Amino acid sequence: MAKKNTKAPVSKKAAKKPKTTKNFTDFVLTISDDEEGIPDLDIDGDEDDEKTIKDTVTENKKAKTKKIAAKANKKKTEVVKDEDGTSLNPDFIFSVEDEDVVEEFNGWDFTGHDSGKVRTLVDLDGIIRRKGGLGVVASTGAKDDSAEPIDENSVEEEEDLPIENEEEGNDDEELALDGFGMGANQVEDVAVEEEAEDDPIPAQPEPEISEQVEPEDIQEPEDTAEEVNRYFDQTKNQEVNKSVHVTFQSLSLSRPVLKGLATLGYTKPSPIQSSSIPIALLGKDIVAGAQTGSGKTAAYMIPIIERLLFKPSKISATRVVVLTPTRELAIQVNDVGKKISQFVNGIEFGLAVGGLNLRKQEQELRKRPDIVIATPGRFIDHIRNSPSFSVESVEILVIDEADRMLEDGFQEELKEILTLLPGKKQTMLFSATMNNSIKDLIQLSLHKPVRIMIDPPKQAVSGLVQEFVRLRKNLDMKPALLFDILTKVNPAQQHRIVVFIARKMDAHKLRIILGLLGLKVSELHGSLTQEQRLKSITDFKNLTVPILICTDLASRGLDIPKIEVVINYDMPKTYDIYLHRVGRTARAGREGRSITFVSESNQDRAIVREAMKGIATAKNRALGRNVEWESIEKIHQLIEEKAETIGDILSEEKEEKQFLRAEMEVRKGENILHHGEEIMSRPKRTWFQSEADKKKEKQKSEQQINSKKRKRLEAQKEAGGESMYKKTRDDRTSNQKKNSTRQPSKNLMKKKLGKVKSKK
Ligand SMILES: Nc1ncnc2c1ncn2[C@@H]1O[C@H](COP(=O)(O)OP(=O)(O)OP(=O)(O)O)[C@@H](O)[C@H]1O
Repeated sequence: MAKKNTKAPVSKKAAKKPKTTKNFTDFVLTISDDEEGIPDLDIDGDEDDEKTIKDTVTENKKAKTKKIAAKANKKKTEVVKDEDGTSLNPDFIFSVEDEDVVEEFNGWDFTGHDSGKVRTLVDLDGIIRRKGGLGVVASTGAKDDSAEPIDENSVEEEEDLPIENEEEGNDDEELALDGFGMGANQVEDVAVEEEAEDDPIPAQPEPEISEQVEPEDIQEPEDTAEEVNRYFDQTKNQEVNKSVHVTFQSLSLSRPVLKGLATLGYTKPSPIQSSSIPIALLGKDIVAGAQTGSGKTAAYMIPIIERLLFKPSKISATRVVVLTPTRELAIQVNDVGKKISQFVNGIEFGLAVGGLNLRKQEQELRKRPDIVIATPGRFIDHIRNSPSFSVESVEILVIDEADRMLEDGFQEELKEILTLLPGKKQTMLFSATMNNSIKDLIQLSLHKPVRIMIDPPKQAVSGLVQEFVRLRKNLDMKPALLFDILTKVNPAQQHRIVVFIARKMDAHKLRIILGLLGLKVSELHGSLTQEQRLKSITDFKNLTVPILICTDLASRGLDIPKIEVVINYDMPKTYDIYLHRVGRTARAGREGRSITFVSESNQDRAIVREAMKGIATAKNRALGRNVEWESIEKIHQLIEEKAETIGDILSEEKEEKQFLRAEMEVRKGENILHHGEEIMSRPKRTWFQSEADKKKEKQKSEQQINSKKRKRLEAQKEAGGESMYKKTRDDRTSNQKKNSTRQPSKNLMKKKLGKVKSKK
């Protein structure tokens, strides 16, 4: 099937010409460093090309002149402020110099991906308004809080406090299921020394061995030299370590790609891009890790586009699959790819993402787009049920957020996908955090990958200031505390703030509480429809709503420009998730702030301890945040008084939902009446896993992970590891044991791996 070219004019000759890396490199070397904008690499003298390049250079010149004029007025200070006054770190590798081309980047596009269903949504803000909310923001009347440096030496050891049982509820699937139930855990009301209440110093306790503690807390051993040799290809190390590419031109990229990058304002490759692109262009398998916001998406997308460009296919075929754990991330990656390849001739993208219109996707996939960005469940669904969609030509597989994809809920699907894709392909794994399960995946489906680890593991990005608020007996005042902080750090409501919370229902309630106090807030979690989810992100991106309350659904990958502050209302379950969450700010060399509420639970304290360890070697800082509890108390009273109104809003919302559901049923009935024959004649879809299957899988993996952890603990004890920890499993309180309802699984892969090995 011939592909339509809807892209900007680029010479057909240039696109078809078999450009070897060698002669392309030769050509690039002749270009002076002083060339403006994108170099004219038109070697065939095509007029169309000339015009395009001239236009670009003129545009670039204009942009540059504007930029220089603006910059001329600025004093060269240590911290540079960009157009909206946000701080940029001038030393950062992404920083753009005066002579470079920059275009205003307004973030990725999440619009235009509707579910295809006509649905009216309940107008919650309307209900809140009717109940007297969303008016003038209530005032705490308190002065601004200050943050003070943490003196590590003054942190005394804490006694462990009992934790109540986790209440019933369903967290988002995207949460790692390790059974802590962080948000649900309540510290019992215990007597604490009076003067400690405003103590700005978060506790730094010794971590404690617990059956439910994630491997992060038990610390996965570093890869030994023997392991590195066994799993990874070491021959490319020199190339990886060199990281000499200070321009995209020296990476021998083709002109349309360079032009796409320039349009995005990318002038220099980030370290992960500089290291990964040459290796990926060789077709090697890769396992790559670099901090949040360091440009990993482009690090895999650029070589993918290059490879497709240099090896064009005569017939339409899906040759690349990118898997992501969330729909929003898939949509974003899709947009990154489209923007980078906007000047490339005829590369088509397709989405295979849950929650969006199935039929529309089927039609798209029928055309066999070159690159398909997918979430695992929907991808399998399409392979099984979409006629004409085939994955037999897939040559490249990228697993973004690879460690997450090996966790519960995705593991079985990933295994299935690996069996459906051709065995011979290039596989690239990317994430800001990696764990030992990756090794199982390497053995299962990678061929001696090259290991590219850019930053020291387990460190938050530099440019991030991490603040901690210690909560002792005041957990019920968290909503008031949140309100207080939100109004202080963002009095004019001009900045973007993300609030992470453990439970969907709590996120929803908080939105109502804050709405009643006058704050405009969006929510983002798995209980919303896909339209609501995308609307929340778009409103937040456009600053129509400056505060986004979300679950860990949004903790990984989401790249929304200029998020100033990330608030961890509930501590995440693992330090890795903490890193991903706080990584929503301070991206691409910017500065940012995180504010984390720390309860007395061992898990909360263990994560603070990990964060503090990371700070010792990074440029970033940790601060304890002072809280004036008197003013918080007043807000708390105000919220308490609104308890009945909150209940009324929830019931009204429920009624409206029921009404809408009834309407939908009527529409469904009408549809069947009118189009019954056609609907019934459609072939029945088959499913890889039913909900019941998924539940069973989860239970099985819970048992497996428990026994795995037990073995690991025993091994650590035998190796003298117990001295590292303050307490043993037996010392745990009975309440902690109760919190074992949800646990992760990471070793189902092993089973399959066993089979693979025995086959060998
Ligand atoms: N070479 C570059 N120059 C300037 N900006 C860049 C460059 N590469 C990427 N960026 C920008 O940096 C930001 C972060 O990139 P990206 O989302 O790919 O990070 P990431 O490493 O995947 O983060 P995470 O681990 O959170 O998923 C994006 O806004 C992107 O546009």
